[in-house]
Amino acid sequence: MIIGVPKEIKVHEYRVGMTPASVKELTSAGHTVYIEQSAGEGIACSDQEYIDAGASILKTAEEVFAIAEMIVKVKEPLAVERALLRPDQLLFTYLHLAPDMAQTEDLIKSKAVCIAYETVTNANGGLPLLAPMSEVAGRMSIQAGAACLEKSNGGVGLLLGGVAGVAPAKVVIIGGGVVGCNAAQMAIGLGADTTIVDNNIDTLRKVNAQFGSSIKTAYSNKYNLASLVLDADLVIGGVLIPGAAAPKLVSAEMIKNMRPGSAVVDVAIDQGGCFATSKATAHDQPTYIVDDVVHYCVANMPGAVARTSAFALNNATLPYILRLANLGYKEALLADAHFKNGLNVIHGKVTNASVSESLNIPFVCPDEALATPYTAA
Ligand SMILES: NC(=O)C1=CN([C@@H]2O[C@H](COP(=O)(O)OP(=O)(O)OC[C@H]3O[C@@H](n4cnc5c(N)ncnc54)[C@H](O)[C@@H]3O)[C@@H](O)[C@H]2O)C=CC1
Ligand SMILES: CC(=O)C(=O)O
Ligand SMILES: [Mg+2]
Repeated sequence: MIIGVPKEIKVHEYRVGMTPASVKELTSAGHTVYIEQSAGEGIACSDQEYIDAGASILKTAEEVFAIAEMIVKVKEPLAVERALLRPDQLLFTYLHLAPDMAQTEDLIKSKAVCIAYETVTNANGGLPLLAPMSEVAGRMSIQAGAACLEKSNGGVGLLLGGVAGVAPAKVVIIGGGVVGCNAAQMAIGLGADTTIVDNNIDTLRKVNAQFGSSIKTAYSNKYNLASLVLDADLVIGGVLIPGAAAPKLVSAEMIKNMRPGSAVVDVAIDQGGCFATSKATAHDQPTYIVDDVVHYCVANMPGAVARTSAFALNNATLPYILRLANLGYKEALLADAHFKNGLNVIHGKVTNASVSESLNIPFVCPDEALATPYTAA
């Protein structure tokens, strides 16, 4: 198969879809890989390293999209990239379609085959291609939140861990999954007073077993959320209903009633965010203030630690990229129901039930869509 990796163009997005090590695996298996010039610059991998791994370098994204049968990326394609997609071309990347009508409409129009990392599942009920970036973003959320609490950034002027004789800050983490547990690990490590809130009791049991007496847990309901958020210095939003828009668990009223100078970090912003006052920001201007509460809502947090993130992402995505390249998308997806859950849009049809419901677009069963041979209209 011919595989193309364009340079990411989202603001301050430095990750890249494939590392030289991944390229080497694909070229060793007989595939052809084209990399856009300097695509690996942001993770300190030179064009020469890609060439040594067997790739060829192309000057522009247009050339990469034109030649490749499969495009491997990190972030959702922006409008200029969507315009380059061809019917039946395979796109493998994060998409986060539920809160994004414009992107979904363009992908439908493109008639491309669009597989989203974040909706691929595994037998343990996990999201294997989201997990590595959730680990990174969860850990970063505490660094970001700590900075938001600093005076010069609009915060009240609190050190998360306090010092002898001064109480630590109160951190409330909504969602006890991968983001939540990684955030908790950092918050506890810094000495913060840390609580995880989740609506799954088994998840709360696991959190309890993992962190013992260094964490408090609470069941997620309106009553508990209202009292915990009001008393928090820093709230991390890390909830997920796979594929769907994030539930707005914290209302504008609750934000208004928080103490001035407190902070919220909405990691779930890529699915639309779980605070009513959230709007997506980028790394060049990551925060804004609503009712004296500092908001950090960067939708591609791992992009800031691009080298760690690109390597972690490739560790997870490479086996799937290889299967798509070796078998073609039809056989690869039909052979694995969990991989098939990644299929969001194919030949103009939406095949993810949550995306279809969130955007009110008709749903087509993936098996039916895959069984229909593609013919150019
Ligand atoms: N902004 C960024 O750069 C990044 C954002 N993310 C996003 O972070 C979010 C969380 O991802 P993961 O931790 O991997 O998901 P996960 O599936 O591991 O955890 C989500 C947790 O939310 C809980 N949850 C669902 N509804 C809830 C409710 N009403 N109240 C409390 N808890 C609830 C679930 O029970 C689950 O434990 C996702 O939207 C993901 O896309 C992930 C990586 C990077
Ligand atoms: C998960 C995601 O959206 C990211 O890593 O940017
Ligand atoms: Mg207030």
